[in-house]
Amino acid sequence: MQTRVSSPVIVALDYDNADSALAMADRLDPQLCRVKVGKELFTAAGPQLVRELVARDFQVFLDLKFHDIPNTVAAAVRAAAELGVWMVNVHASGGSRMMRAAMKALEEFGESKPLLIAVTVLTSTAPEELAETGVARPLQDQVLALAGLAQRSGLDGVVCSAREAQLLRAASGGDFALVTPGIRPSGSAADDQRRVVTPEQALEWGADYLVIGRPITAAAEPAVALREILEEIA
Ligand SMILES: O=c1ccn([C@@H]2O[C@H](COP(=O)(O)O)[C@@H](O)[C@H]2O)c(=O)[nH]1
Repeated sequence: MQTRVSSPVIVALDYDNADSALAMADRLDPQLCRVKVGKELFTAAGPQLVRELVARDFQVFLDLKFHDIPNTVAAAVRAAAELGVWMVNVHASGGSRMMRAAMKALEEFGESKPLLIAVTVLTSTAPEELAETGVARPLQDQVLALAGLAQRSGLDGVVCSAREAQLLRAASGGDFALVTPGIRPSGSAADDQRRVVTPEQALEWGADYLVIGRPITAAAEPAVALREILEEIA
């Protein structure tokens, strides 16, 4: 049985090796945050690293953003569930048949099934950049449409910017998780993010979870940076 975590913060462990990721995890308290394993770390360190984080009592968000044919995505989320992760994701633009297949694959895990969420529009995408991907409508409309598709496909929530949280909360109701990267405490560099929001504002607008990487992991004292964020939002 894993520790219950009341904190909304998910720390992104974006490292190119297991030792660095585990060293950072050891500076964090699994009761004060969850952790996220993304494409860089998973490609470098593989499933064993995920198992080690789970064994350290962390709830793990496996952020591999699957986007493939339904059979492949269903098998991939099943493999993620077997690792004991708390949350896993796909791209909503993969479509409803793909998302439904992924949900179905998780049925066999019953109560211990991970949350399955879908990426809408990446937080690194600026509104003016969306058109170059072939999407002509405004960014908020695209986020709303993809979130609606994910919800109708039975998913547990979406990844979006907190800038869209109010709109999505109104459209989706309360029981749909809004997971928001692109979080920047005031005064922090935006880096490659384009739709950033402060932790406090994100929660006020209806975000459920705050994905935070560099503002914590690149801080001189990551545990202090996390604590300051938690105090700001308390
Ligand atoms: O739309 C998205 C989806 C995922 N991410 C991931 O979140 C973290 C953010 O890290 P920061 O250092 O706080 O920018 C990173 O792992 C991304 O891959 C996202 O930023 N936006």
